[in-house]
Amino acid sequence: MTDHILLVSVDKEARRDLSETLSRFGYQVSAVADGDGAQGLLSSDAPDLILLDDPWPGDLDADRMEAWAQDLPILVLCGEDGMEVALQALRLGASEFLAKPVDPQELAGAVRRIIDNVLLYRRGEFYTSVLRHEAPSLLVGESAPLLRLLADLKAVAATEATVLILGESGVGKEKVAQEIHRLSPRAEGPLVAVDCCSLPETLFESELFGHERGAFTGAAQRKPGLIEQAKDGTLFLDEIGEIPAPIQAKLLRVLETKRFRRLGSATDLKAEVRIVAATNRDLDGMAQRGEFRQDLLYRLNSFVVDVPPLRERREDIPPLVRYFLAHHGQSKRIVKRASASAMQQLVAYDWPGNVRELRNIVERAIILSGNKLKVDPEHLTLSRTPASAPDDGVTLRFDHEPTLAEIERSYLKLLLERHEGHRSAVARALGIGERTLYRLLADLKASSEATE
Ligand SMILES: Nc1ncnc2c1ncn2[C@@H]1O[C@H](COP(=O)(O)OP(=O)(O)OP(=O)(O)O)[C@@H](O)[C@H]1O
Repeated sequence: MTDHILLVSVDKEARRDLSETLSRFGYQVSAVADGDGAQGLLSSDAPDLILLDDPWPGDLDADRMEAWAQDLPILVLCGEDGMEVALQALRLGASEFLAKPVDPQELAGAVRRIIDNVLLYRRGEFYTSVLRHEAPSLLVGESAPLLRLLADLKAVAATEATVLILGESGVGKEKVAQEIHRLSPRAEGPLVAVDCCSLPETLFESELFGHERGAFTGAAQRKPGLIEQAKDGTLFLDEIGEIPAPIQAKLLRVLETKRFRRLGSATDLKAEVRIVAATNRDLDGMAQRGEFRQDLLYRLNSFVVDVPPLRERREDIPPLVRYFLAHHGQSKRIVKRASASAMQQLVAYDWPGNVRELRNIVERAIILSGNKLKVDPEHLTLSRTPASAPDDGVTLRFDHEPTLAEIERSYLKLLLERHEGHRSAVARALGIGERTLYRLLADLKASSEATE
């Protein structure tokens, strides 16, 4: 991407000559004659550097200069005896100065060096904030609740205890499971993650426990299950609340005896795994309603990690924003920054979709901000106004009297949009399990294909 330079010079010839020189070196140049012109351009664009020619325009006062210098590197060109100007500029935050007349090579070299340094500095700033934890954790953040959580993870990782991770959708439960594995003596072994709600019920048992040849129609070969694949490592059961009842009983046996059998086998095998499970559902309530085995819950409850929602640890938002700005799928060369006002909005927002929603919003903002270095409030597509805006309520519109099935379909679509496709959040809003939601979505897909 071409670097963009904003040239401010009251001298028409200098504007033309310097623009030509910098263009020859591959820079895109916007030249303006005064402070107001520069300000206008800055409000719609984010150049990589300001080149300020001496004498300064009359409408460039110290405040304005300082404000620019906070956001962008400034290279000042000063007259032969302009040391006073140079010192004043440096005091106000300019990065460097060059004495006129400037050699084109020298000018291009200085511009390149300054722009590259800014990028390095920004990356450095990010790394120092992440490295503040002695060993870089997979979990970015520095709030007191997150630091407490990290301390708990470190303590439990060293043991063989079964861990149950609780928390709303998108808070980072899977990341927590990865962190437990990484910090555990089993770190060299595999981490096998099972999404309990995406496995069809009929396949669940054979996937988890494996099967012998001929155990059922189609079982042509012996197949080791996920428990065996996770040998000497960690088995992560995500969305454990979705495990069908018959498998709950078998899983309980694994937890109690550390033994299991492949389907179609009469021999017990040793489960050499550590089990970590996660859910965003209320397992206590489910157990009371008979939807989840009390004895299994008791076993899982031996060490519970509760991951707080993002709105209860807002200090994590700025480091997370910086992290997502630096680790996005777009060009790695540009590390954008969030402007102070954008960061304020991000910190004030309630994040119903937690860290996943934050990551999505930041990634979208990187795209929406185009070639600007800064992400501004207009690039943020926050779905509600900051801090506990009242709930949106629900309005479904039809141009005829809808059937119950039509209402169901429209409501599902509305919820999917509102929760940005997060199925666990949609299931929670509907008060149903994710498995049931999957069935509804399959019906929805089938009916829309039928009407196409
Ligand atoms: N502290 C964190 N630091 C860096 N990335 C994070 C952090 N917490 C969450 N994330 C990122 O946010 C996204 C959602 O996290 P994750 O999948 O772990 O959430 P979850 O609680 O398991 O969600 P669900 O309940 O929907 O399965 C992922 O991209 C994850 O990498």
